[in-house]
Amino acid sequence: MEYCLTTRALKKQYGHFTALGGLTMHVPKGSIYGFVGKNGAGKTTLIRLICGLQEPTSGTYTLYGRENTSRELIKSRRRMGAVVETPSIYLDMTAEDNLKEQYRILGLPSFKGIADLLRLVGLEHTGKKKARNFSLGMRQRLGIAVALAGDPDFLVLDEPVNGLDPQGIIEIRELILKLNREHQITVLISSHILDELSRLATHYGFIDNGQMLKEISAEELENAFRKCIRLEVTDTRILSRVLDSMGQEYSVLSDTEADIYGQISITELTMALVQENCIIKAMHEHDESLESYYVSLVGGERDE
Ligand SMILES: Nc1ncnc2c1ncn2[C@@H]1O[C@H](COP(=O)(O)OP(=O)(O)OP(=O)(O)O)[C@@H](O)[C@H]1O
Repeated sequence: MEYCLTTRALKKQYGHFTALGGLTMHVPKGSIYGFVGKNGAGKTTLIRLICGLQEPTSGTYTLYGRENTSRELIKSRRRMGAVVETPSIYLDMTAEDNLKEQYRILGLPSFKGIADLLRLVGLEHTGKKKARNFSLGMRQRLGIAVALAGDPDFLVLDEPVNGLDPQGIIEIRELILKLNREHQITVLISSHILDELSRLATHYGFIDNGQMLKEISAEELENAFRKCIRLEVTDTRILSRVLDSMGQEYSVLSDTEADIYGQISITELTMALVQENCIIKAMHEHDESLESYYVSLVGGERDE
């Protein structure tokens, strides 16, 4: 697999405090990588390091094939845009003027592309309105537009939907999906809003106390936590026999409990079990989600 970012044993100390304790991560090209962790886990620290806002204490990272110690790293950084903490926008300027300013900062030869960028983030009708009078969602989208100036193919967003209302969240979600699917931009999103991430992410990295606990693709997560029917019966040995004869996939949890995967005719199963003197005592759909996976990794307490 090709990666646009990898980190190896990346460490960041603030005095005696270890914010990142040797983090290793892999962001595949083309992915939407959900970087998950509770407050203080070290997400923003990692983002600050890869954006070059701070230097690691030790360890390395590689951006588009160039290690952080390379003199040419700047070339890889040009392929990257980021919104770290709050969007870097001028509140006393219009959306268009903010983008013009960013184009100047990047030394881009013309303002060509600004109208397209404004349209892409849904701010083409904001005219003379200053960013100061934008909603939080509009400011966030303008921040993303500023990060997209220079046409990056890797976008880093630190908690992009924090504080947004439901409409604002949907707009950012649709924008991220569009950037990824139609413009082939790899997106790294840090967040602790798991429900929202699960609608976007193709890959996850779970961080806690400055350590990567697990990296997993959305597909692997889905397979690990498939929907199933959990049955409680009088005897799972009989249930196993019946399910085997039906060619059904299942896993036995105890003498009385089992999970059944895939489509199943409940009537057929019930009738077969009755014939074998096995009674169904309870049955319910069991759905493991990103949230339960996270809790199983990190432990009970969440810090919202
Ligand atoms: N400049 C700094 N000096 C000292 N400690 C810091 C500094 N920056 C961050 N920290 C500490 O490092 C830890 C990780 O912070 P970081 O901002 O990376 O967390 P986070 O996962 O992004 O959390 P949040 O969701 O709250 O932003 C925190 O305990 C924080 O207090």
